[in-house]
Amino acid sequence: MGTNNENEKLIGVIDAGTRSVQFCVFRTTHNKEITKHTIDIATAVPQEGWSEQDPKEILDAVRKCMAKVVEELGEEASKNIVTLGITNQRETTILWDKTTGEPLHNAIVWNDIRTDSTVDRILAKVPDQDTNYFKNHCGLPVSPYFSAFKIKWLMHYSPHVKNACKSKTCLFGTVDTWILWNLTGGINGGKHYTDVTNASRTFLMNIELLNWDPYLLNYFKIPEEMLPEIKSSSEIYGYVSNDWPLEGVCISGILGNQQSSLLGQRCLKEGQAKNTYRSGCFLLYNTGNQRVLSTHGLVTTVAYKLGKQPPVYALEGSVAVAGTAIKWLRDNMGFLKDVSRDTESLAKEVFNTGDVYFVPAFKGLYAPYWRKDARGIICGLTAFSTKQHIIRAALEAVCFQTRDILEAMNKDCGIPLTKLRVDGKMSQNDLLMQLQADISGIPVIRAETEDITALGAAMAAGAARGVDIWNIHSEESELIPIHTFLPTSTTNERDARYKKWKMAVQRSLGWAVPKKSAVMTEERYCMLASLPGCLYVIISFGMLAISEYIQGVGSR
Ligand SMILES: Nc1ncnc2c1ncn2[C@@H]1O[C@H](COP(=O)(O)OP(=O)(O)O)[C@@H](O)[C@H]1O
Ligand SMILES: O=P(O)(O)OC[C@H](O)CO
Repeated sequence: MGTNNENEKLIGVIDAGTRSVQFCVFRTTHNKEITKHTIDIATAVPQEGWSEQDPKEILDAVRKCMAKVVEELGEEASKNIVTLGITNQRETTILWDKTTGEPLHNAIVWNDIRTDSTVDRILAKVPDQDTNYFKNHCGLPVSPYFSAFKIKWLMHYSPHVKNACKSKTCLFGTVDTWILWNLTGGINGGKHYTDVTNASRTFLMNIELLNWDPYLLNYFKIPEEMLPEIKSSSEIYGYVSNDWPLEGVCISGILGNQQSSLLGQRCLKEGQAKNTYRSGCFLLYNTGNQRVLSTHGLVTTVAYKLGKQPPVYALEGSVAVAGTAIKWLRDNMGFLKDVSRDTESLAKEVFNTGDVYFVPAFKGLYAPYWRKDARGIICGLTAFSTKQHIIRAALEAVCFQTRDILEAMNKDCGIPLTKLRVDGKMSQNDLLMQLQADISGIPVIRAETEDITALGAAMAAGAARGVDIWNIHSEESELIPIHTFLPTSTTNERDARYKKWKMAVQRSLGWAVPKKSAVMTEERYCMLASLPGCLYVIISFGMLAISEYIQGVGSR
């Protein structure tokens, strides 16, 4: 590895995703990284529907990845890294104490649904229980997905957070902020900033003014002093402190990972869109400087803001479960051994799904339905159905969910999308991409550069004022190698199948009824949080047994 030109300027990117953290190094104006190191991050599931990560493990992985890349590049070449970018899983919520630097709780991950009952309580108070009630303020529907609900939960249920709030030492951050604060000095003057793209996912930022919205802060009773300052996506935020590798290098680009891949895909013009297929699936459509407030279940979000230039907005369709369904078929059903090696070959052993439909609403459905009461179903099974049919149906589910979003986008924007740019690990599956073209009826254009997400943050970091080593709008930086998948189905065929998908979705709705035990679960957590491990397990099981007994009696 190493670089050919020892004086060439390089950009490092910390890409902190849900599954892993990686540090990638890019040459300026080149689309391919020259080296990277990746470390997986553990996710704990303390209870059904919950999802937590250790903020210190994330930091530790960042440190190790940076150190490894510096070691591989060699000291001389590493000096060519002139700036750093950060891109991250969004909405994931971390609270820590600014005097000790210690997290006050595990990070609550974006797809955690513990705040279901908090959401219900909020909805019960708004006219017609309208999930879009706050959309004019923040562009988002009421959903456990967004950070404000997670902050609220922590402020209510974590004794450590409560105390830190009382003593005004509690800080909030999404993963970008947590990394930046630590990288720039932590308790010794760390920068407590976030960028507009991450802030736009908290439910607390005013989507027009790009500041913390006083009405929402008051509604959630979240004090502004615990929130980071909102910055653009491309400016110098600070410098790496002396206890990290690459000491003294500036940090000049921050973007949530879906916005970062929009930039990496060069969707810089109004009307361009990309879809990223990973654990979840996220379709972003550039709406230029205009904020389009969706009336069809999409989210209004900031796509990017380059320094002092006006913000660029996007409409987003988020799908909670994409690759996760394949992992579930591997881990829980034992249908396959290796996700990347077996999925495509097994799905290709059958010519179609045999009329099987799989709605993987494991934690409800996100866009465009926003139904947290939906649960997963596999329907249309016959004695003829095999695991191959079900695997293929899981792939098709991703394509149908994408079509749901495309239909909503076409309605909101008025001009149908004529092609779809795609990326993400799951997009390496050729069959999935062909099914996507066939189900949506438009060409699917896959970026053959693996780390498109990190590339976006490299571009933002390199373009920052004072760094000035990447011209985002230059023709030279347009050349991403691509592979195109063209639709082979007729309109009638795809519409008939899509109709069936909609029937399957209908059957998945309303399955999860609010349980008394859901509220008990939160309280049980609060009470048990301070107990030693073994006592926790014994009491936990005891309470579970009692609550199940009570439910059993109730349902007789
Ligand atoms: N060839 C493949 N076919 C189908 N799904 C795949 C394939 N390769 C990876 N996946 C799925 O894609 C996801 C991997 O995404 P990854 O980029 O590691 O990101 P994330 O941080 O979102 O987990 C996993 O859920 C995995 O099941
Ligand atoms: O799971 P990731 O890392 O693809 O990212 C998740 C999204 O940012 C959630 O909004």
